[in-house]
Amino acid sequence: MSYTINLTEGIMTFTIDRPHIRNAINDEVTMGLEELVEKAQHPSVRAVIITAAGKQAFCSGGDLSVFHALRTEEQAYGMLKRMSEVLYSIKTLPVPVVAVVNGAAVGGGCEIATACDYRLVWDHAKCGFIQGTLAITSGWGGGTYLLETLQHDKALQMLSEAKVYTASELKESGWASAIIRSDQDIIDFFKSMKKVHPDVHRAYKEMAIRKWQKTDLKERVEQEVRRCAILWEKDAHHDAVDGFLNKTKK
Ligand SMILES: CC[C@H](C(=O)O)C(=O)SCCNC(=O)CCNC(=O)[C@H](O)C(C)(C)COP(=O)(O)OP(=O)(O)OC[C@H]1O[C@@H](n2cnc3c(N)ncnc32)[C@H](O)[C@@H]1OP(=O)(O)O
Repeated sequence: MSYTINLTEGIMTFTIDRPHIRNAINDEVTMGLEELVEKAQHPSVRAVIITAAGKQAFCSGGDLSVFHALRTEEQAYGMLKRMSEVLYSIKTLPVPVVAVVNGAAVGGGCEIATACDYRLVWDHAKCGFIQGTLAITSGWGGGTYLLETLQHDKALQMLSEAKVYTASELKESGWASAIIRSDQDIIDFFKSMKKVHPDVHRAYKEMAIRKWQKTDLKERVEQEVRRCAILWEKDAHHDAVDGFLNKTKK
């Protein structure tokens, strides 16, 4: 399996398990995230963690060896729409969602982490919205969520520069909730969370979800998906993906 889902002491952990391909997202992982959304509705779940196997990557975005077969706007829209719906469901889970960024989070990987409420970033991890290097925008909702999360100029810079940032830069910009230097740092984060009754955390998530519903977050994500699909069809995108795939074959 390309992922695991575990529940321990009320905390449900989803782990992407494709380290050989830097935990890139394929159809199986997408189905796993859909399964996570369903299982996380159980009342015994007080928080969700999304992380990945290994130390090299949290997630390198869409699996280009698979998704490069998507050539047209319509074909791209289908994949982008499905993942955008998964990430919106993750973002609006009724409990806190924590990305434990165990390594590089780039492209769609950065979008997944940005859909979470908190981002605990290991000090060696580098993250960035590198979609621009492939002549597309974010397309799973991550750009919309970043503009919700960061100060406007920081968000626009992170999206349009299409580069990777160090953990300390990510903490400075406000994207990283905390920098992780040991497993104890993660334990301490959840120890602090557990000092407050789960119902309080649920109540505050309800407040955030109400705000997102009132500000048409879902519709803003849909516009992002459609815009990305338009760019996906263009030669500039396909040429950039071919360049990446040929580079790694050398
Ligand atoms: C809307 C979201 C959008 C989408 O696709 O839907 C995107 O996510 S666009 C962005 C797509 N992702 C990328 O462009 C990232 C590509 N990967 C990298 O930049 C690097 O692999 C990195 C920084 C994640 C890790 O670098 P490192 O040097 O540690 O590893 P390698 O580059 O040598 O990669 C090892 C191995 O994995 C393959 N690989 C890595 N990422 C992907 C990917 N996203 N899709 C397919 N394959 C990937 C890479 O080709 C290497 O394969 P190998 O056969 O071992 O040469």
